[in-house]
Amino acid sequence: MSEIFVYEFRKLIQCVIGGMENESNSTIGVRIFDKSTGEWMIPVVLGIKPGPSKGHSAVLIDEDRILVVKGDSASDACFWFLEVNTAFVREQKKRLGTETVAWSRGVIGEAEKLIVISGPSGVGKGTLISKLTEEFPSMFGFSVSHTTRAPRTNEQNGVHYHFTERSVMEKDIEDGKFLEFTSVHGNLYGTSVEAVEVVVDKGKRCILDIAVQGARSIRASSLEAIFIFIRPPSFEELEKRLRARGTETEEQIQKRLGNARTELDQANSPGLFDHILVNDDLETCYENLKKLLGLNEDGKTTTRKSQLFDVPLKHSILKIDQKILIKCGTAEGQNSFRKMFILDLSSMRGGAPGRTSGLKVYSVDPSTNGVNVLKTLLLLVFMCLYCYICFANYW
Ligand SMILES: Nc1ncnc2c1ncn2[C@@H]1O[C@H](COP(=O)(O)OP(=O)(O)OP(=O)(O)O)[C@@H](O)[C@H]1O
Ligand SMILES: Nc1nc2c(ncn2[C@@H]2O[C@H](COP(=O)(O)O)[C@@H](O)[C@H]2O)c(=O)[nH]1
Repeated sequence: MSEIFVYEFRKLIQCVIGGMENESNSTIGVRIFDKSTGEWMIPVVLGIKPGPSKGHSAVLIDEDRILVVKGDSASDACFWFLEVNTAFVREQKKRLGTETVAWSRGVIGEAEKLIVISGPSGVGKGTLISKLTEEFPSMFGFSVSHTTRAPRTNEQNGVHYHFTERSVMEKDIEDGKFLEFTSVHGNLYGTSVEAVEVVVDKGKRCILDIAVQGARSIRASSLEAIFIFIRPPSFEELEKRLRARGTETEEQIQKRLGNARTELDQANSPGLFDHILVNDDLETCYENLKKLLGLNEDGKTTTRKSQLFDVPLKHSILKIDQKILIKCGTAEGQNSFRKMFILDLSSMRGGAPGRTSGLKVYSVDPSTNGVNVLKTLLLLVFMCLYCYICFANYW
């Protein structure tokens, strides 16, 4: 390992992070030293890790997490939080029975909320989502779930679902690879951390088509999402659509209709869904969906992108209260600090298993700072002179 950073948590463990050498690039490795047993451990590392880099810096943020700044990266990929003792990590540690840490990527400004769509089988969720991703391919992306059910004739692996063996999916759930999972209609369904990251990394808003139980899990997590429930105009119409689709056996249809009654009851659970849409006429429902997602007439959302800047390979960081001073360049000679940024963490939110959003960045121009110091000094000299003249005249 090179560039090693050591931090102590709860006076019990030391977390050591550093670059694991791999030719010119290195990936960030994590080790835990248990002070009570005197043993080193390789923890379970959850979440998507920062990619390889030529260098990084780190600083302890609080008793729960470490901030890692990746050098030679743009602002949307340079801030990473290694959570060592957050509520999420403690919960996962208890579940797995071993030392656990989790990565969460930092987002400047507001992270785009996930869009969670639930509703009974056959109500038209998939149809509405396809319309949205086809009309706005660069704006929305579909989270491809894992399932243990068999593919339908028109379904492609990796496009509609990741079709998986139950034993493999159970192991992946055990390893903390899923944001949520549910047993639905006799099969396992789940959203992996990666399925959401793949969409978000393309700069798109991620849409999840998941059962009500899955929506509950997301609601209970630190992930920020907008929750939409789709209702049929009547139970008879739902049954008609499910039969007309012709993808299920009679036994499966009965099972899905039975579950539909429970899901329709749960739609009104207080605080679960933000919006309920009735899918009677498809076009009307689609227009209403677009409206509540903030899509203007011209198809543009009102959300704005955060500004971009680069953190160079050579930089240093310093924590002052809730602010991190990032000095770009080195202190010596020609490459003296050319640029400084303040990373403000006072409004940060979220964290693993999602992203840490609400970060603010201000640029500080060192040359302007010099001018400001000079101005202040001149003002002080003038004030002293003025006082001296006043006193001289008075006496
Ligand atoms: N408003 C509508 N009016 C009539 N038919 C519709 C409407 N919306 C969708 N459908 C049809 O209903 C059937 C079920 O739709 P879809 O497969 O999108 O449902 P779903 O909610 O995604 O179901 P599942 O949860 O089982 O995946 C499809 O054949 C679709 O073409
Ligand atoms: N909790 C989750 N539920 C999911 C997920 N992916 C799909 N689903 C729900 O399953 C049913 C049945 O789907 P089908 O494709 O077999 O008709 C449907 O209500 C989906 O919303 C998931 O990742 N997690």
